[in-house]
Amino acid sequence: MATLQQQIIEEMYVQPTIDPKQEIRKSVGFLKEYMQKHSFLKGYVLGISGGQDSTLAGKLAQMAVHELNDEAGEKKYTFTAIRLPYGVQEDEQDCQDAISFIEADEVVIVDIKPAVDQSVNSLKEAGISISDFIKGNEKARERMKVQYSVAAVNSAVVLGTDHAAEAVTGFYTKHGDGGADILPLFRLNKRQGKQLLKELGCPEHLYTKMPTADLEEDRPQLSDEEALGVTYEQIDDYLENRQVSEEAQKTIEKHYLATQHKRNMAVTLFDDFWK
Ligand SMILES: NC(=O)c1ccc[n+]([C@@H]2O[C@H](COP(=O)([O-])OP(=O)(O)OC[C@H]3O[C@@H](n4cnc5c(N)ncnc54)[C@H](O)[C@@H]3O)[C@@H](O)[C@H]2O)c1
Ligand SMILES: Nc1ncnc2c1ncn2[C@@H]1O[C@H](COP(=O)(O)O)[C@@H](O)[C@H]1O
Ligand SMILES: O=P(O)(O)OP(=O)(O)O
Ligand SMILES: [Mg+2]
Repeated sequence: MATLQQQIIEEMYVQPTIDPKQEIRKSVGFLKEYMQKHSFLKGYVLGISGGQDSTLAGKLAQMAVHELNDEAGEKKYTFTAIRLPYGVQEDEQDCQDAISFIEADEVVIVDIKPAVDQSVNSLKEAGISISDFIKGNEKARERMKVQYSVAAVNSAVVLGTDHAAEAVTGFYTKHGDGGADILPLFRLNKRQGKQLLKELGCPEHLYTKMPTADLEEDRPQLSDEEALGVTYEQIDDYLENRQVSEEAQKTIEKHYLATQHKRNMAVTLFDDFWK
């Protein structure tokens, strides 16, 4: 009988070691093939936050689009980088550095603050006051909504940056950053994503920076690791089938079990994963 750790590794498709060059080709090939299989599609869109994961997914998508256009001999496809600050973003320079590294075809900027603040006010008028934490999830859902609007206008699809180390802990907003069409990083853990960025010549500060969702105003720049109570080193080790401390294992598995609903379609009478 496989242990829960082994079952999770299988579900997340994580390999204990990777060849970064090969993994880059796998993701780029996947993104190209998906475009070619759907003749009405003209590109990809992705929110660029200045963090590791969107830098990597954006670069891979832009590479796929370049190769497709070169092969077609015309500018048929576009990658659109979307800046989605809530007002002014503290690490805006990193976002600009990421966009320069990606060499994005097109950049769209949408400030999500007016829409999120209006939503908070409308709820308040209806007698519902939301916490700073819930408002944080509204920011992630507003970003999802904007990306779908841009995608619809561009005949494009929305990329997501979910990877194995986020997927295992369910560390994303349901129907927020968890809402996407294509996940080119799924199967990689956090340190493997860094390996790919290094191979691609990414500026070091973009893949060594502290991962944050930065959704909460009461706790700005809260690190994922503090929020999760476990480090990415520990999550990555766990996903590579290494032994981690009993405490880390318990924390990871607790997050995994509590977030099963996020990795499944909406629950029906015929589902039993939750029982
Ligand atoms: N770094 C990142 O990638 C990132 C990004 C965004 C959010 N986050 C973090 O992710 C977390 C998101 O918060 P959350 O998970 O509380 O909010 P969420 O909105 O993602 O999920 C909670 C919602 O899921 C539904 N739900 C909960 N349990 C369920 C169950 N057993 N069955 C069916 N549906 C169920 C309910 O509608 C509930 O309101 C936060 O910790 C946030 O900081 C991380
Ligand atoms: N501020 C942001 N601008 C654009 N896109 C963003 C921003 N914050 C988050 N995103 C998108 O959401 C995913 C998930 O971010 P986490 O840091 O993992 O929460 C990110 O990759 C961007 O695509
Ligand atoms: O998703 P991103 O790009 O914001 O990366 P990180 O999760 O490291 O903040
Ligand atoms: Mg981030």
